[in-house]
Amino acid sequence: MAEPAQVPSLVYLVTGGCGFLGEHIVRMLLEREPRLRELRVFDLHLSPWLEELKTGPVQVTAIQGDVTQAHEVAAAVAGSHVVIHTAGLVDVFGKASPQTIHRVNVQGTQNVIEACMQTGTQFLIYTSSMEVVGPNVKGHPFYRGNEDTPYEAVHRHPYPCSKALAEQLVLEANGRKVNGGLPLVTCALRPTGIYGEGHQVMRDFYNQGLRFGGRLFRAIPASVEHGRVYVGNVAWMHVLVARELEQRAALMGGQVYFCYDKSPYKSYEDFNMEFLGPCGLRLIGTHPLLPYWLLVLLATLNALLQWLLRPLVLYTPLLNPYTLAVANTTFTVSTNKAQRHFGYKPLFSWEESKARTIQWVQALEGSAW
Ligand SMILES: NC(=O)c1ccc[n+]([C@@H]2O[C@H](COP(=O)([O-])OP(=O)(O)OC[C@H]3O[C@@H](n4cnc5c(N)ncnc54)[C@H](O)[C@@H]3O)[C@@H](O)[C@H]2O)c1
Ligand SMILES: C[C@@H](CO)CCC[C@@H](C)[C@H]1CC[C@H]2[C@@H]3[C@H](O)C=C4C[C@@H](O)CC[C@]4(C)[C@H]3CC[C@]12C
Repeated sequence: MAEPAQVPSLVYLVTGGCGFLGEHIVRMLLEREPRLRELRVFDLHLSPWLEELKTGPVQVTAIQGDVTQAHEVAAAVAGSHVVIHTAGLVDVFGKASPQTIHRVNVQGTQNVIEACMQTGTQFLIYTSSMEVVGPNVKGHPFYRGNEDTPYEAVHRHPYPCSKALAEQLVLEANGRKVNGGLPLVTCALRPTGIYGEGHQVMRDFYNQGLRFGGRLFRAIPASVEHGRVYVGNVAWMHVLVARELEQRAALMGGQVYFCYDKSPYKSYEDFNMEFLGPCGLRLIGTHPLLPYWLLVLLATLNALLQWLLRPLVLYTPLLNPYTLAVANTTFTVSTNKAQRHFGYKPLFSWEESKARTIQWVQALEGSAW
């Protein structure tokens, strides 16, 4: 990659750039990467807001494409200095088949790696996930763990399996020669549960609360901690890694980094209420209102219904055996590896992250505000 030049000269590609995280990465790059000459946004579904970004000094190139199509990926990658690969199927609700999840998340990532090798792009940042680690199928808690904490990562669900395989491909590709003979430098970022403006699951919880007269009913013990991270800080970490990866290739190449900030450790439901409470919703119950065995039965019935209804309609409730198990297993990280390796510090405080998310929820359609 060219030396930091006075004149903007770099070309970045963001796959999945129209998604929840992708949009924040795209906007953050335009705001905070002065070396950018061109920003390519590659996505299966291009968003209308891209048009408003084309009026700035950086050339924003919208590319409608599919990461499962190697030739489309290669065309998008050719000539780029950095690829941020965040495209993927984030599906734990049974919307896509296991085969489709694998095809997009694993084969799609392989296509991105091969495109970098073929076209000579040296720097690849992959958006991995906490789920590469856990929670595992045995429900073992991961309490304030870090990148080196021993943990038995055992997965059966297609989504975490696909993220683990894709991350492994990316890390193994580090150091391979790209076209032109220089080494490929890769690293993987592992966000925990991301929240913030545009988070569809938060929107689903809010709508569920509105349907029940402003009430949500506790299903998860308050003692089960889930690590969450604000989308703006995840985007910032991607921008920082992309900036530092060349200068610190020996240290950062082939590494994984959890994404973290000062968001408090709380149960998934209690954390959501930090935003939904100020927007008029109430969480009923200080303890789960239903016994766990009944929740398991309801989740299983949801899975059965999904299977029975599939020929007619896609039934994808929040509650299924996998989401119940994940929600009921403590998974929190406590690390400073990103700070030690490339000087990461959260760009947004907890207070700012909370205020921005509340403001977004309040602006949602049908908001109680
Ligand atoms: N949301 C979270 O809590 C979270 C946490 C950790 C990691 N991640 C990871 O972050 C990344 C982005 O997640 P998100 O929450 O923004 O999801 P998202 O669904 O909002 O965004 C994914 C984007 O990828 C695009 N995409 C999907 N299939 C594609 C294909 N075949 N070709 C090209 N583009 C395709 C989608 O159109 C979408 O714009 C994913 O890789 C996900 O695994 C998300
Ligand atoms: C029992 C239910 C009724 O209250 C609660 C269901 C909550 C679940 C829908 C969510 C609990 C944990 C979430 C996951 C976690 O935040 C991390 C993830 C990793 C990321 O890569 C993708 C999203 C997710 C799997 C996220 C999905 C939603 C939960 C399972």
